[in-house]
Amino acid sequence: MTLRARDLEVALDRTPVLGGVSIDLRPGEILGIIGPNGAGKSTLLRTLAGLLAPSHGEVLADGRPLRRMRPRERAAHVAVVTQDAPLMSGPSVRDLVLMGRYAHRRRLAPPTPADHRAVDRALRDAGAAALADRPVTELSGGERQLAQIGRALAQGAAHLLLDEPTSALDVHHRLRVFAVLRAQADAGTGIGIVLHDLNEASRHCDRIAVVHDGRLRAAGSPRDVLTPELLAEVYRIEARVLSAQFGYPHVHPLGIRTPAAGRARTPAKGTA
Ligand SMILES: Nc1ncnc2c1ncn2[C@@H]1O[C@H](COP(=O)(O)OP(=O)(O)OP(=O)(O)O)[C@@H](O)[C@H]1O
Repeated sequence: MTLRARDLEVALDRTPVLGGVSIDLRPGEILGIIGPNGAGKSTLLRTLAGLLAPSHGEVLADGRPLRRMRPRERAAHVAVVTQDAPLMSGPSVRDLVLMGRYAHRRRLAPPTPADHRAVDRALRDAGAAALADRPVTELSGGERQLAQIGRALAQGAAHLLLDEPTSALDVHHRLRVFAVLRAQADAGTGIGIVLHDLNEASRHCDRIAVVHDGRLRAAGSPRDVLTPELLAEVYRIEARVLSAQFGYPHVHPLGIRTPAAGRARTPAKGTA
């Protein structure tokens, strides 16, 4: 099942934010979405998830417009972790993860043993098992991310869309989350993930889509996309890309390019 975005145009408060974006999220792949601040990555992810309505174009899941599906049906196609998921006071992490089972449950019916098993597995996979009985409002930023990832995993949707899901995580939990995402992809899930860390994208993603000024600037393998030329154009940095010793293109930023000179300027030691 492919999630297919066709010629998307999206405006927020009447401001055009995305234009002419077409991209497929294929089963079994991890697609990284990168680009500078304000480029439109979150807007693209939210549109792919059916949370935002494009003013032109459409998102098709299994060949059918996602926006026309009922919430329960959409939830079987797409699970999403946004950056600003609201937290209700009261529920525990286990309750939050159980919400991910919405699409599988009959209305008002109590959770089944299968729901509880799925919740336990999702808590474990997300590295959130020890948090299960904690109120979500008392969690640290990283713990909240783990809980939200658990909720999305419990949903068991065909596509998983995540917006900077590891931004507050330590290196252990980052590696763990990427290992779980890889296992999910190997089982056939299509995974789209917004990332700022170019080396994380390079190492863990099969393809990378580069969003720049509301347009899809490039999409392809990390090797094809993460070139010094493209990084210079999109991020206005000078970078070296090393491959041999890492097994994936490793981006080493050297400095920023100043508009006037177009040359790298390495910040002096001791400055931010
Ligand atoms: N409600 C809104 N009304 C108008 N413009 C908005 C609104 N929300 C976001 N934008 C603008 O849309 C553009 C794209 O925002 P988006 O959050 O998709 O960027 P992003 O690539 O995810 O950025 P970041 O890396 O900083 O999270 C930005 O210029 C942002 O200022």
